[in-house]
Amino acid sequence: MLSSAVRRFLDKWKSYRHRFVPWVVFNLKKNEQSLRKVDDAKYDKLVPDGEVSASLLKLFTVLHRIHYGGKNHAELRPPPHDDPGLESREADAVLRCLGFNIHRRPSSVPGAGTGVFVSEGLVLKGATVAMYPGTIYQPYEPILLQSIRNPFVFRCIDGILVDGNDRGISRMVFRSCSGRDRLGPLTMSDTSWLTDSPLNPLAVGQYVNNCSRHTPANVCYQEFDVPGRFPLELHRYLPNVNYSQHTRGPLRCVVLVALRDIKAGEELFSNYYTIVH
Ligand SMILES: C[S@@+](CC[C@H](N)C(=O)[O-])C[C@H]1O[C@@H](n2cnc3c(N)ncnc32)[C@H](O)[C@@H]1O
Repeated sequence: MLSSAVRRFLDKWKSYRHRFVPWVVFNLKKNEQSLRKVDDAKYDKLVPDGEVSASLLKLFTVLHRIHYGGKNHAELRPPPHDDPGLESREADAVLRCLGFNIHRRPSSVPGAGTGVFVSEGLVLKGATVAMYPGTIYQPYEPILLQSIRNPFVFRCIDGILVDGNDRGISRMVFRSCSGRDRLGPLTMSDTSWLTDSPLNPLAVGQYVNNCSRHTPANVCYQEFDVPGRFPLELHRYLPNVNYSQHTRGPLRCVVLVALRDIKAGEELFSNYYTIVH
């Protein structure tokens, strides 16, 4: 028979629908005050999918114009990285398109490693600020090897996992799945998030750190399934790929949405826990 303490733990565990499993296990007690609580899975989304889709579409169209002159016949070649003006043209275009830029740098929280900061402009409440890149695993798919000592495995509200680690075996898996899933000459996902200069500048959401009492959350995670009408030539900027090529249905992505206006210089903080009652 289960003791009541074990039963209480299991009940509590079942209500954790989101986020980073190892972190939740080791830091639950410390962070209980900063939990995000949602009454039902259907209330988890802050902004409608249509808004997320429109915002990504706008950004990817701008990037496609810079990288490929907007040509619809997609080339296999990635844009030239030896072009000295490319980075500043990208940054200017993203600032004009979204009103902000984000970058990775050492976190303002001692010992927290790298974090993500708004480097220019202003992020408005409800804006799509970042994307969580990585390989998508259905709840029944094996991830054991890739998840050992891996703090980047994100758990979606429906049990789908996203492995956003840019090193080791996770990196190899992403590259291999991305190379596999081409549609003729079209690349269906972006591998440049594995480098220091991602072509899609939003694809750094895996480096956003957890909030605390002193640094409250200013962004939250939101699942986004890529709609069938999303232009094929723009899939090249999606930083996610299915682990299995037999996965049916839309590609799962995860975006981070601003909970309030966020000014240049501020670090992004999310909530690694969400309880769904
Ligand atoms: C998804 S990663 C975030 C990126 C991480 N900062 C890095 O540089 O790799 C999650 C890990 O970041 C660290 N982390 C996140 N939030 C933190 C916080 N508020 N304080 C200390 N460490 C934190 C923990 O090591 C956690 O396992």
